[in-house]
Amino acid sequence: MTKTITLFTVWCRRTDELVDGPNAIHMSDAVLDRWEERLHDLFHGRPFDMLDAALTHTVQKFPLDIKERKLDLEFWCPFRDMIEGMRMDIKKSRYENFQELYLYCYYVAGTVALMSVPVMGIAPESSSDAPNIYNSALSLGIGNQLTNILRDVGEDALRGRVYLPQDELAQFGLCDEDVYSRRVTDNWREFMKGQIRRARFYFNQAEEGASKLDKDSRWPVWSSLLLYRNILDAIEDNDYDNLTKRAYVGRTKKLLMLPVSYTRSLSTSFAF
Ligand SMILES: CC(C)=CCC/C(C)=C/CC/C(C)=C/CC/C(C)=C/COP(=O)(O)OP(=O)(O)O
Repeated sequence: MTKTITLFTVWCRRTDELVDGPNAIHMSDAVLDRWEERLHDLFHGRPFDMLDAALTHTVQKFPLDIKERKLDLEFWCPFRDMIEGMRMDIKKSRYENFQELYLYCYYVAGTVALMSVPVMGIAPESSSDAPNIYNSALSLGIGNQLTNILRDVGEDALRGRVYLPQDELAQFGLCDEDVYSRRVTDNWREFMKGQIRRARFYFNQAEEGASKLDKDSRWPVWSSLLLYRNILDAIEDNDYDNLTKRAYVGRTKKLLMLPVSYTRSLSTSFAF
């Protein structure tokens, strides 16, 4: 499983490579069209390179729902949706409200969660709970991405990007200029408290599902859940200064968290 997840992650990380890597290609619709074409080919057993071949192997080896997943009566393909997220990132640098931001988070992180569940596996005694487990996974992806956004507000602003709901900023008398000015005011702190509360809500929703995965998958998932949740604590510890400081979880804290996540991973949850 570790090997598959690694290859998988490498395939997904290609997005970072395209934009930021040493051989960065200017991200354009044409590049993404080609990527989508390759996805179609590899799904049909015609991979273009080694990484694509690894993914062809993965989608053939794991249950069909790794390619397509039924959510809210619609079929979604997380791989194609991830590419859609990259398209969104080209076109958009502002999000009017949380609904728009949620969709972005689904595209770039929720998709990874949906792809991961069939690889990680669901515990046999929880198989009838699959839809709820997928929803929990989605929540973990959303919680992770929201946390990432909150941690990186200052960095993103330097690149002209504000991944925060504009209407909620306005409710606290804030706008883009306040983000660019990098001044942490009381209004900013109050605004941030609400954003952190929301991210924690998604982590809480993820907990049930994490305990219903296959036994071997629970520890890594619990570890990532607790680690990312700790980033939110670190933002609070920085007195909500995510404009000039990067919230960071130290190595000791990370190590101390491992036995905690191990203990959490031992408990099985039987009800949603
Ligand atoms: C809870 C259940 C039932 C299953 C688990 C399902 C999983 C594995 C969910 C996690 C999905 C995931 C890994 C989403 C992406 C998270 C994310 C925001 C990664 C950050 O990527 P970068 O932006 O490269 O981060 P850094 O800047 O920290 O490197």
